[in-house]
Amino acid sequence: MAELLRMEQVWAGYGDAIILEDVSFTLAAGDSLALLGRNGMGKTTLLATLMGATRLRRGRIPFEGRDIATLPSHQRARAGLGWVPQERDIFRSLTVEENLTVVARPGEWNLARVYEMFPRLQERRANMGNQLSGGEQQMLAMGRALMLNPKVLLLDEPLEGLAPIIVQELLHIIDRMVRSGSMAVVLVEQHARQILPITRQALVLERGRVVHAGPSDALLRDDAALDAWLGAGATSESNHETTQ
Ligand SMILES: Nc1ncnc2c1ncn2[C@@H]1O[C@H](COP(=O)(O)OP(=O)(O)OP(=O)(O)O)[C@@H](O)[C@H]1O
Repeated sequence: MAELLRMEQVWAGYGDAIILEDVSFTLAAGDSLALLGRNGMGKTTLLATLMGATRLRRGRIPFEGRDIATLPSHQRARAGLGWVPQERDIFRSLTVEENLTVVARPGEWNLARVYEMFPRLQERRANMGNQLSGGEQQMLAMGRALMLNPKVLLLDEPLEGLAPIIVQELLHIIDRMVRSGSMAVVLVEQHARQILPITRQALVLERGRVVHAGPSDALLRDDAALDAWLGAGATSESNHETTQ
């Protein structure tokens, strides 16, 4: 597979604090990566560093052969990095459809395809952002990112706080997105067992360092490794809080 994005010996953090230490990984076009680790281990910081929202101390981030490590966030977005942050930042005073169309960029993902992927959004097309359930907000945040037609989609804990039935629906959708091969996906999650089956490779962070990198299917079968690095959360199937 052709390389699309790489982190090369990256050290980064906030202010004087260094959170990521010597992090490297490679992502091919259409590839999928599960980014795993317990609370506070640096997963969000890694996504933020890809987007240019942290202080980079050392390292390179080649994207399609060009080092983007010093580019401002908006230029990285324009170059093809799409970020769906944990806070699901949707426009609450716009309708679902306006939320989607306001960010649209040309490409294979358009309104029809997003609605086909998320039938619930089509049903709610005239609802305002602030009238959506948590699961629908997450779908809208993902739909918006798709409308940007990114080359890499960064999803930060998209399953967090959602009812088990919505988690299953979203996992199915993410699986379809990954299989479509139209973009590479980096998926941050604490509940490893739910996303290892739908990703190709996995990276485990512990205190800002990579402690494991390898194929997702092998890690899924390795209970001892999952226990050691991810603890109880990794082995339970449905310990998401339900706020629906
Ligand atoms: N804006 C910030 N300023 C300073 N420190 C931060 C900031 N954001 C995160 N940190 C610190 O960086 C470390 C890693 O946090 P990060 O959010 O990347 O972890 P995480 O693995 O994504 O955890 P979670 O699953 O809780 O989101 C933590 O010690 C956290 O306190």
